[in-house]
Amino acid sequence: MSSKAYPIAYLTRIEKFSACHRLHSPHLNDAENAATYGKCNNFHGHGHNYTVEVTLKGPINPVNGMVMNITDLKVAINTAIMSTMDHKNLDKDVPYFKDHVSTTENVAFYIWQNLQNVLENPSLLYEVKIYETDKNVITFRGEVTGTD
Ligand SMILES: Nc1nc2c(c(=O)[nH]1)N=C([C@H](O)[C@H](O)COP(=O)(O)OP(=O)(O)OP(=O)(O)O)CN2
Ligand SMILES: [Zn+2]
Repeated sequence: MSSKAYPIAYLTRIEKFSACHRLHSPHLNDAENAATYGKCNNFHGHGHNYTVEVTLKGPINPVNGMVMNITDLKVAINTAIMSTMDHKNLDKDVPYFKDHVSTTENVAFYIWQNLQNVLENPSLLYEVKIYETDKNVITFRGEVTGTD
């Protein structure tokens, strides 16, 4: 019996979207929210130009030479990210953020879940990285800890 080794590659697609939000937790009272989130708890909210990097990891298909066709990845990203979040108020327009604080950590996790739902082969998804600003960067790789 012979086994074949397929080279593994990482494929990254980068998109940008703009959205506004306010950091406010339903689990905290007004004073606790103000103390926790400071200016980001301002009632009127604020906006970001987010940059998101979606990375797939997988074998290079020996027939078509691809981990995944970027044309299809574009469609998945458009469905999972752009159509739901670009030029939106995250807290008001995206149902997930009605009961999850719209921190960039939660945005990364939300994007991960959305991509898993739309990718034909979700096991290829390796990393979601979001630049909320030039200085603030969140990475999620599907890792979880604990049971509760
Ligand atoms: N762990 C997290 N902390 C904070 C988040 C977050 O998503 N996760 N978000 C915010 C605010 O919403 C806001 O995005 C931070 O803005 P700001 O402090 O203005 O951004 P910079 O760090 O780039 O600005 P500087 O003024 O240059 O420090 C807060 N915390
Ligand atoms: Zn913010």
